Amino acid sequence: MTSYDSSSQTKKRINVVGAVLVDGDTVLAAQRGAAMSLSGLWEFPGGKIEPNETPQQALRRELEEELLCTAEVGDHLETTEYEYDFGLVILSTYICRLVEGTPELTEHAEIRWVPVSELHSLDWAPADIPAVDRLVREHGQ
Ligand SMILES: Nc1nc2c([nH]c(=O)n2[C@H]2C[C@H](O)[C@@H](COP(=O)(O)OP(=O)(O)OP(=O)(O)O)O2)c(=O)[nH]1
Repeated sequence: MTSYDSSSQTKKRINVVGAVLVDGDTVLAAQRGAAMSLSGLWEFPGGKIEPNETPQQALRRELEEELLCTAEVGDHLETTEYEYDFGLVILSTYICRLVEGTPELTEHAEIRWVPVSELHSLDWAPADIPAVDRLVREHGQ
């Protein structure tokens, strides 16, 4: 019988999209709630891509569900992979802008507009760090 170890080759692959919602020089950060995995860590709102969805469709759906608002999805920022104990998260982030509504708290512990230059003050989910680093490097002056 073949046995499998827990290396990234055998881990569940989880395709996730995150919205870098921009308003002026601030970005919306969301803190994961107590009932969520990675509880207490900060992330970009979004979630898992469902079968037959494009990343853009998944992002618009997640923002409607999670923040009760409508956004337009713009440029791709980063795609990063991070191996958590529950699986390999492949996170793609996109620059987004609100077109209707104001983000409302539903399932997160907190949402906050944060100046790009202060993004490093939050405790981000590990998969998000490359995107955060890039935002601060390119837009945090
Ligand atoms: N939405 C989102 N998820 C992220 C980010 N960074 C990161 O590691 N993740 C992880 C957390 C989750 O394991 C997964 C996204 O799933 P999800 O947003 O649908 O979370 P969920 O509450 O349904 O997940 P779960 O607690 O049921 O495992 O990707 C991020 O910036 N945004």
